[in-house]
Amino acid sequence: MANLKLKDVAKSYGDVNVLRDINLEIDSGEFIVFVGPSGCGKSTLLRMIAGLEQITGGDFHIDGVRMNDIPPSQRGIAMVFQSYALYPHMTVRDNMAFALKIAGKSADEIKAATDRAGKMLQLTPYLDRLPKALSGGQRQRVAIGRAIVRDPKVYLFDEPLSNLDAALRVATRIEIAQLKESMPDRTMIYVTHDQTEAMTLADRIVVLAGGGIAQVGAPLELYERPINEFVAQFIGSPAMNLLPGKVTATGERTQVQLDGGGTCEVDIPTRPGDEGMAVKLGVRPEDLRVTDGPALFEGTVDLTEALGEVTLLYFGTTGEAEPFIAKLPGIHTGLNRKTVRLTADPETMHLFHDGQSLLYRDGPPTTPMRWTQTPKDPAVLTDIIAPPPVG
Ligand SMILES: Nc1ncnc2c1ncn2[C@@H]1O[C@H](COP(=O)(O)OP(=O)(O)OP(=O)(O)O)[C@@H](O)[C@H]1O
Repeated sequence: MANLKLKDVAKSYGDVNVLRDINLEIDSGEFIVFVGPSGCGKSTLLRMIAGLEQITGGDFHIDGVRMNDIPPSQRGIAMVFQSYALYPHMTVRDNMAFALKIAGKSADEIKAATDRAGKMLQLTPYLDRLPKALSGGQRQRVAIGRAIVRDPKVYLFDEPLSNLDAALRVATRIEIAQLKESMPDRTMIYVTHDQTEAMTLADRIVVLAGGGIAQVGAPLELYERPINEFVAQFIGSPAMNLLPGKVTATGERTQVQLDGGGTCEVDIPTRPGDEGMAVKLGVRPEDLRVTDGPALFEGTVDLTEALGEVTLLYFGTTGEAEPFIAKLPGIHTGLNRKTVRLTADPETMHLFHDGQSLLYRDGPPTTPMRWTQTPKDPAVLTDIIAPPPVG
């Protein structure tokens, strides 16, 4: 068990401030994922937690003990790197055992720990092999095994899957998810560029941007309720479309007239006096559907990408602005150069003013999120669990 607390943590290299005002509390057993654009300081923050980088401002505690000046080896932390960093001349077992030997553990203890890690990571058949006789995915599992044998309170992962090809990434991601399930009281912090890893592994995602924390929340919370335009466009793929416009009617539902000509209603309240306010309407590509009624967007398709399960339609790819993208279920072909009208439901759309979501204007929203309300139809579930007999 280990809870972590970062209070006003900052990092600078000489005059260059990389991180500031990092305030974050991580509970025992939580799986936290750091995401953010390249160079935003994800690895630096992880390395400060590990003790591999000096913290230049603020305080970092593990279980109430200040860690700023505690050396890495005494923090109860193990770190798994992107470049597996295995010893090439040592077998899998010896690679995993190395830290335990240094720590003076007995041969029996070492055997028990490496057997256990080998079993957890399905490495038992490979314990006597050298790293060069393993696939990339197996090597990364050995690197994870090296962390497991030390039985740390906190696991840190710095983009552990980014050297693997697509299929191995998926397989190893699932193993990491299972590892988390098998060690529910171990705290894990994971840095990644990969949306799927962040969305599927995290209990909470920390979005870093511009040297600070943009938003912290459960994956679906960030997806459904991004606090600002940055998070809105960072979480979700393709990125959320943003359309400039102005408020034309206020109330529980807000009416927006878009600069591009369309109009729409959004399920976000505005106040009397907000009429005329400049806003950006946010709509996710997957929330759009074709309509022959009132549209929030009408355009000529420049490019179609049929991916099988979905089709992406691109509009305005020639201009300087980001293209507008729609993601429609199923396969659609022959749409290039056709004019398409698109709309979306009021509860799926977002409104931003000066870059900030209007949903957070009076503090964090208190109404339940849509994904928590989705009714689970017992009939459907029963069908899935026990298909009806045929005939
Ligand atoms: N030793 C250093 N001296 C000066 N600046 C540094 C040093 N190390 C890192 N930085 C800067 O700190 C910033 C954060 O780097 P960091 O590697 O933490 O970012 P990141 O979010 O992990 O990036 P990426 O996603 O590309 O791996 C970068 O702008 C980088 O140039």
